Amino acid sequence: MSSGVLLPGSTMRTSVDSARNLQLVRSRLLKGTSLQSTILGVIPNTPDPASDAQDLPPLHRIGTAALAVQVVGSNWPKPHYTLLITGLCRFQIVQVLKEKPYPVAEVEQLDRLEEFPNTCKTREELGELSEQFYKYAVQLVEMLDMSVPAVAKLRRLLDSLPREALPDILTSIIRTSNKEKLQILDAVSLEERFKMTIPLLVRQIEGLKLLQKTRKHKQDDDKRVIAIRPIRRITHIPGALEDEDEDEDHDDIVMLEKKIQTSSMPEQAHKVCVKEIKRLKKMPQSMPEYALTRNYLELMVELPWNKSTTDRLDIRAARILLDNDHYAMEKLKKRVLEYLAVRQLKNNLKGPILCFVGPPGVGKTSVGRSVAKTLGREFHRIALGGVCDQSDIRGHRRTYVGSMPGRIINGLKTVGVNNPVFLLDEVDKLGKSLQGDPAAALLEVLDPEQNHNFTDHYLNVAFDLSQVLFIATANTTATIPPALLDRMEIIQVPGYTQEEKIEIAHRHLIPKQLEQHGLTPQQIQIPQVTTLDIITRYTREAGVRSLDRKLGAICRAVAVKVAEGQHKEAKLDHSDVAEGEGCKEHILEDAKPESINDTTDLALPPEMPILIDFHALKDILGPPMYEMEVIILISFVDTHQFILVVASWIGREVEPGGLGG
Ligand SMILES: Nc1ncnc2c1ncn2[C@@H]1O[C@H](COP(=O)(O)OP(=O)(O)OP(=O)(O)O)[C@@H](O)[C@H]1O
Repeated sequence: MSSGVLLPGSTMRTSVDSARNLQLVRSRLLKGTSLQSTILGVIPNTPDPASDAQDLPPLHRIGTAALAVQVVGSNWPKPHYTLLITGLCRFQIVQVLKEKPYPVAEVEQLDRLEEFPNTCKTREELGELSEQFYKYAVQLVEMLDMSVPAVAKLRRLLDSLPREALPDILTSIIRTSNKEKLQILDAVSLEERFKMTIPLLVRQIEGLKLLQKTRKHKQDDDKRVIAIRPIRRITHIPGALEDEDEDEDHDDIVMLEKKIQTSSMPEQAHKVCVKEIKRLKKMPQSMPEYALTRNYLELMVELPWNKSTTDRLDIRAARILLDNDHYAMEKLKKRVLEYLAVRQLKNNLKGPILCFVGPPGVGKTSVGRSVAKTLGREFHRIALGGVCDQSDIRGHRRTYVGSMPGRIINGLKTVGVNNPVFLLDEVDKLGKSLQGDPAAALLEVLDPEQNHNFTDHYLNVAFDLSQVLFIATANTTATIPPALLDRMEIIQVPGYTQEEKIEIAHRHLIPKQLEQHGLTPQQIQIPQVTTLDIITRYTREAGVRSLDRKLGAICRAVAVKVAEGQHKEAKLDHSDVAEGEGCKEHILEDAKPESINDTTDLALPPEMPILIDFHALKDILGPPMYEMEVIILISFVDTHQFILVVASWIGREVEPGGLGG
């Protein structure tokens, strides 16, 4: 046999696949009446690649006579037999009788187990050796787990078997190399065999001792960690940080589980959460998926599945509120009131989605906010400008690294109710990319027939959006995808006339700016004519956003002067400017103590409003836009003299270097 060494008293499984051995098995083992009728000679050999497979390889001098206990044949991957063989005793080859079809040899039995061989020096000496061997053998077996039946049986065998059989049996059981086994096989003298196997037993015992020692250390360490934990919790020593984190995490998970149980989420979502929390509990915290699952569950319990505000819809109140908040925009306000009236009568939301289309700053967003206010609903603005990935709307799948829910679900989480007013701002600026068409995702959101079952990829369960009131805004309908346009009712919001802008400024923008800057109407006076100056000379827009910004800049400048307490109260009239007299003492010039005295002498009220006139405007906002236009015109004319004339007319210095430009 080419692998392993069979020793007397032991059993091993060996595979037979050489032509010679196959022949032997077929003609002797499989044809005989019983397996026991054939005694095999098992001789270890190391295959020699140089020798011809046809020739009998050089045989080891000593072998083991054996009985086949079981023979199993198979044709895959090639024909072979697997024999279960038990070693009986040693033999040595006297003479090979024939080699084919299988080798037959004349052998001499070497082990005579019934009596001590003559080779031993004295019976006593062997008795001592065998006693020593027996002690080591017992020590070794008792170090093993006696609850294992095979170990218990081995322990019994140590007492019941003749001592002479033990070296072979134990050598085949303990961890030994084939070379060591071969040496034991060759040790025909019993004394030699005892002497050779004792070191093997000792080695095994030492190995086991070492193993047990390391195991014990580990167990002690574990026990110490368990013992230390409660102490750490009480004393709060710095090293306890990690453990406390773990405990806190555990508490959080328990809290999360409670929240899931008490949450009013739909059954399907509840099932998913229960499944996920079970997974979370089994997961080690170091796993990246742990944080992902936890974030997911936290979002699930936070979402307003069933939480909503009660609508308080009163058309008359709505009209007053809209009128109070917005000047002009009659058409838009009328349509919004109609929409709200229908909602009041019909009490459902399956109406059209309103889309306000108009230039920037005409109050589209602000009307949306007013609608939410009239209904007593939460308001949330979703800016869609530049969105070109559909996962912005519908979220990423959780398998995606850094996955997040989409803007709709995020918005719901922010407002904390399921019936807010969502303002989809700038639907005309939606983009398209390889990551999908966000407009297509919006279609599902806006379709009243589908949106009660809206599934965000991150949540992976349906959320009912049917209670959400969507209002869209756009600057133009030209770039709104047709399918989306089809789902919305377009309401045009035109730009304002100058008169409307003046009214808006005085009714809404100036009071708002004053409030924002902590000013009172007593501290600043902006005549309508100045507002007209701002509109005509400083802004060029259909809406009022720029006008609002300029008013903000004026309020900031006045706030500084008021805070410094340096303003000089003096009433200046726009008519002065118009007449070209200018103002001798500019209101925003540095204050001179005497001028304050002058004021007192004039018996003016101690708090005079700072008047914003054209000159004050120039100081705060810089030159009006038309001045710049004149300069551009001049650059075409390219007359040096003309530039100087115009520059002096508008009261500005001319930089020599700037003339060419
Ligand atoms: N008719 C109005 N009455 C009162 N305030 C107005 C009116 N129109 C616009 N405003 C004010 O102008 C500012 C800008 O308006 P808003 O942001 O609503 O413009 P918008 O049309 O939504 O612009 P965009 O298209 O750039 O989003 C807001 O402060 C708003 O209150």
